[in-house]
Amino acid sequence: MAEGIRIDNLVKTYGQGDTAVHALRGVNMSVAKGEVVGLIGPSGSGKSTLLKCLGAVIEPTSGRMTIGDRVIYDDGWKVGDLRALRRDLIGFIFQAPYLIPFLDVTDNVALLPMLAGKPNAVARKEARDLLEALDVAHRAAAMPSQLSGGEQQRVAIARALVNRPPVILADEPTAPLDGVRALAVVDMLNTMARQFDTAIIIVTHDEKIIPTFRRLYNIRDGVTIEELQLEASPARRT
Ligand SMILES: Nc1ncnc2c1ncn2[C@@H]1O[C@H](COP(=O)(O)OP(=O)(O)OP(=O)(O)O)[C@@H](O)[C@H]1O
Repeated sequence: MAEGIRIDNLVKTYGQGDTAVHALRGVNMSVAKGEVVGLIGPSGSGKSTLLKCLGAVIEPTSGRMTIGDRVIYDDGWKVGDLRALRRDLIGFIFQAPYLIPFLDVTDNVALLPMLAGKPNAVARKEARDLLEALDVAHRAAAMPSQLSGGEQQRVAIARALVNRPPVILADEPTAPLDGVRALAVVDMLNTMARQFDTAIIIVTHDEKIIPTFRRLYNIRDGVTIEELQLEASPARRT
């Protein structure tokens, strides 16, 4: 499978000298297009730091990151406009859906393509198509406060996908959901990954969903270890 995102020997050190914290000590990771992988590890192991580096929220100290064929970081950013990088190449899903309370469901999803310059009607059509794919189109005109937690998270997934980013970073996306809804969200992310050829990384502590990943990266003290789960839950097809 073609590579979606690749990380080579990524290092992140906070601070300097005696007080330096070596949060990432040479992380290697790759996720194919259409693949969903889990990223697990104990508290303080470097998961958030890795996600923030990947999402171009903080600058790594050294190493290399590639999205598709594009080198985005090689001992320094290789793209001039990090905001455009985040908007066009990376979708974010968080633990809480963070929907905009005064926009309806359609406009919550359509906002990003509108900001990227698409005509409103085109952006809304793209939003509605995705809401359809995520089985939440019947709530398209509702306000976020009128949705259940699972529905809000599906809208957040639609929003992350709407600009068709090659990479999606999901930080504890199932934490507030019960078992059935959590598995439904993972199932949906798998379907979307395949449908849109997206590489998805899910950071999680959620014991309910960990068995569904065929491939996991376990981060310990700033270094990742790849684990294969041959017995991954077949119903979820990860
Ligand atoms: N801004 C910062 N300045 C200094 N040290 C930091 C900073 N952010 C994180 N760290 C340190 O880097 C290490 C990795 O932290 P990180 O937040 O990436 O871990 P984590 O695996 O996401 O933890 P958790 O599961 O508790 O959120 C920790 O030792 C943490 O204290």
